[in-house]
Amino acid sequence: MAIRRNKISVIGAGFTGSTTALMLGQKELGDVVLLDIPQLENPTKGKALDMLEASPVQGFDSNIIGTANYEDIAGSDVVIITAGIARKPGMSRDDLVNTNAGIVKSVCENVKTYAPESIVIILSNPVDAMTYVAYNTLGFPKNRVIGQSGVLDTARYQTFISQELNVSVEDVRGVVLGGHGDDMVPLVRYTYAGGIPIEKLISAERIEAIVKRTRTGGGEIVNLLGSGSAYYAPAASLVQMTEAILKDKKRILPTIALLEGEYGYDNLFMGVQTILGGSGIEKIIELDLTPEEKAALDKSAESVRNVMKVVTL
Ligand SMILES: NC(=O)C1=CN([C@@H]2O[C@H](COP(=O)(O)OP(=O)(O)OC[C@H]3O[C@@H](n4cnc5c(N)ncnc54)[C@H](O)[C@@H]3O)[C@@H](O)[C@H]2O)C=CC1
Ligand SMILES: O=C([O-])CC(=O)C(=O)O
Repeated sequence: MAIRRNKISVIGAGFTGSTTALMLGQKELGDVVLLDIPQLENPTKGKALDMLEASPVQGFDSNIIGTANYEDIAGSDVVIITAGIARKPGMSRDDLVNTNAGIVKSVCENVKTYAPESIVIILSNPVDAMTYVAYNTLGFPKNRVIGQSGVLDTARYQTFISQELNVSVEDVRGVVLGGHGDDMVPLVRYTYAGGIPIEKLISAERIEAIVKRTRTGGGEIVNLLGSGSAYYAPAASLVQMTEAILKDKKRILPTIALLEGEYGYDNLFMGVQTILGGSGIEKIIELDLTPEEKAALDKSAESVRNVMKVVTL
């Protein structure tokens, strides 16, 4: 029996898309198709070829191609959507909603036609609302339409905690729920370093500062870069989600899922704790929240709903 390699398509070959393509190849998660608009066909081909030419040096056997032709995504197991514009200093992610809704919609029409069996991960911002746009355009079951926010937000949170404690990032565990905006909800009560609750290790004031920095972590990078937004940690987050799916790892990771009653929310796309495996989102895990945590999540949900309302489907 011939064993077939996984196929992963990355739509949008900008900063996040091309970084993701390279990391996917380096981890040998499958063959990679990097797609951008026809006007950028040659630069996209050039980026992919350049990555491929790194493979003998680094010793990875993943084919990477660049294209502007959607026929090339046929048979993809996972499609990652990074197409769209990024914010500039002074903008919120929500300011991108109208432009990116049109882009995500047109991309998803092609994904529906050419990769109808794929599991789709959306990165384009404002990502909760863009996951909603993707779900509506694709018509795929909800387990196969997944937004990326929580892996990245949690990674930032864990980075800051490990710096505060001067301990390995590997020993810090936490979770961030809610929309991918400044009112996201890092759950302090569910955060541990080496199994020890962080509230026993870090003062309340310092925890508050870390929570605040996490919530504005995307903006911190936008301000430092001066143009465009983060791409290394976002790409790493997409790769971790893709790996969980392609290896059916059943990782417990926060992802943007369609909520149908969980936490009392209906018809809302927002970051929650999920089990990610070969079928995509296999389960939503509802955490017990204190009234204060639930109030914070309600506030975040309200912000997401306000953006979802202005989207034209
Ligand atoms: N959810 C998250 O955690 C994160 C979301 N983002 C978002 O991801 C998006 C991409 O960010 P970057 O890669 O930094 O931007 P970028 O500007 O470097 O790349 C975007 C690419 O999308 C392409 N594109 C535009 N319309 C397209 C279409 N119809 N079909 C195919 N490709 C198309 C552009 O030509 C460009 O190459 C932005 O909306 C950004 O806000 C970025 C980081 C984290
Ligand atoms: O901040 C942005 O615009 C990009 C993004 O979502 C992030 O880095 O979290």
